[in-house]
Amino acid sequence: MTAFDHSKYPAFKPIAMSNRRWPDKTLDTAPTWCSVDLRDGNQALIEPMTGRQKSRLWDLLVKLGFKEIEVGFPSASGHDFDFVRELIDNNRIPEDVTIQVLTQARPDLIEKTFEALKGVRRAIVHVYNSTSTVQREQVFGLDREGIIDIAVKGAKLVQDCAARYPETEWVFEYSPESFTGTELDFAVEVCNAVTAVWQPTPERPAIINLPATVEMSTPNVYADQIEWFCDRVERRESLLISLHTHNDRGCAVAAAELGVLAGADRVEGTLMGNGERTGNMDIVTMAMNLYSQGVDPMLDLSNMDEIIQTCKECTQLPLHPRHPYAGELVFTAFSGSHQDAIKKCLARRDETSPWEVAYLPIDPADIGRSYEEVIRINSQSGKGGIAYVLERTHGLVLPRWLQIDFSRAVQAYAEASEAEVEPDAIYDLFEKTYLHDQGRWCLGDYQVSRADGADRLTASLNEGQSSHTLNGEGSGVVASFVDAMQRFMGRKIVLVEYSEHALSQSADAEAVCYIQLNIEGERYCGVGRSHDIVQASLDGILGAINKAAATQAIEAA
Ligand SMILES: CC(=O)SCCNC(=O)CCNC(=O)[C@H](O)C(C)(C)COP(=O)(O)OP(=O)(O)OC[C@H]1O[C@@H](n2cnc3c(N)ncnc32)[C@H](O)[C@@H]1OP(=O)(O)O
Ligand SMILES: CC(C)C(=O)C(=O)O
Ligand SMILES: [Mg+2]
Repeated sequence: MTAFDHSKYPAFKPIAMSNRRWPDKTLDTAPTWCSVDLRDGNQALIEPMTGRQKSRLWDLLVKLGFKEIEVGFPSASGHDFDFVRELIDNNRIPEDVTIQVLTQARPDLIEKTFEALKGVRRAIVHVYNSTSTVQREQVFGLDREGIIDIAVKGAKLVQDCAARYPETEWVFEYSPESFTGTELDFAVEVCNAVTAVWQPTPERPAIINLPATVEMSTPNVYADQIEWFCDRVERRESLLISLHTHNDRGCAVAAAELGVLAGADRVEGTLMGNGERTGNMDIVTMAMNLYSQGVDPMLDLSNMDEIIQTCKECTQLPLHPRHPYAGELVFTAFSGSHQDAIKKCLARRDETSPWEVAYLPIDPADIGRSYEEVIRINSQSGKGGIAYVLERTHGLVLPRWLQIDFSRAVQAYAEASEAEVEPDAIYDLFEKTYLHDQGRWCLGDYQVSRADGADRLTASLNEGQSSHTLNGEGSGVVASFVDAMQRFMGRKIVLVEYSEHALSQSADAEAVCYIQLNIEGERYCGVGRSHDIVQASLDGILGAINKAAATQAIEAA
């Protein structure tokens, strides 16, 4: 047996329940959010936030629309105490925002907590004690009665202290900490004992917060625990059931979502999921999940970069590039087939219709992200993505056959460089491949005349120091030039594809012309760009011919 011995870990027991109702529900409204960034998030940091950082994060939380914010554990440290005072004394709490503070169920800490809150208009006092089997037996050395006694004494003292400050509108919150490791009947019993003290009413409800202090099971089991609890707890109509999940198994958001289906009214969490160990439930992700399903998340997350920047500066923690919704790479496709699908969906998109773009669960623009970052190019990319970048950055709308031709050049470049190919590098490669091609021949002066329904072209063609005179005729300048080159080279040239567009709307707009020729059974592409469309066409044709000349042995006829 190796040290990697799974038999060391007993499986979490499922909840004996039949007729569970939550699986048939859907999430159609946002819960009441409570940010615990300034408390749970803060207590997990290598360096707890300074007053200035807390203040900055507070301003952001208010701006995003949080109405309940846990601002600290004022009996724990001078910093936390002072921050609460700073908010109250400087009138920094908007009318519609309620601050929340945490305390253990210990008399001195509760007294100090109320001291910190003196003069506040409205506040949530959040008191907790651990109720789980492990904590009872190993940390507190108490039986169930002993744990209920701590909770009830704490609840009474909270109530007594509140009575000393009648000018404040008090809301009480109780957490049976480590709820998910607590026998459910006991969790109900201890919460009933607390609310028997507080006597909440539907008009003045108490908050019962049911934490997955450590995530111990699959999220469906957490939902079962919440539904089981809600069905049995006394005074349910006078309680707001709150969730507080942690992310030890990576499912904190899923657990909170299922917990809301199971009957919870409120969710505590942090921005980007900072918090103890693997973090708290990430409110940004859960709120954006609601948003992506057409539900108003009741938070304004439209300036995601500001949220990221502020969180980084306050927590000193980086954001993973693949963090849901917020990470630097989450709206970026490198792989060819994804790029192709995104490009096609975006091109067909009608702004008035619901969002339906393959591989993009939401419109990046909704959270201040630009379309530039949606498609990025490396050796895994394909023609669709490359064309998308050229169109967005330089206005070049490459026809499909040219996309195929050019993607070979980009692929070779990407493989050689073993790195991402930036948009400017793609454009440089395009110019080098088609526009600044130092080919064998270059076009000098030309004249076109029309007589008897046919166009005739005379041109001079430079080759090094020498010059040739060309003559051709056909229907239009393009056909006449192809004819002239055919006669000059003694090769069969067929114009296979022709496409053109203006590069901008301005009066002196440049035109770009894309050409594909078949020369002796082989296809060659060329591009011309000029203020004059005829010049652009002739340059495009000559570009394709020069490509043929580079690969086929051609002598002037
Ligand atoms: C899951 C959570 O996130 S809970 C919140 C956790 N957050 C924090 O702990 C951050 C802030 N805490 C602190 O700064 C400190 O712990 C303080 C100031 C609150 C208390 O500090 P201290 O009294 O020095 O020590 P400590 O926290 O170790 O106290 C443990 C004692 O409190 C008891 N205790 C712990 N939690 C609780 C509680 N919720 N209610 C009542 N008693 C409690 C323990 O049984 C232990 O008792 P003992 O001294 O008789 O053995
Ligand atoms: C204090 C409680 C709610 C907590 O943070 C937890 O249990 O995770
Ligand atoms: Mg917590």
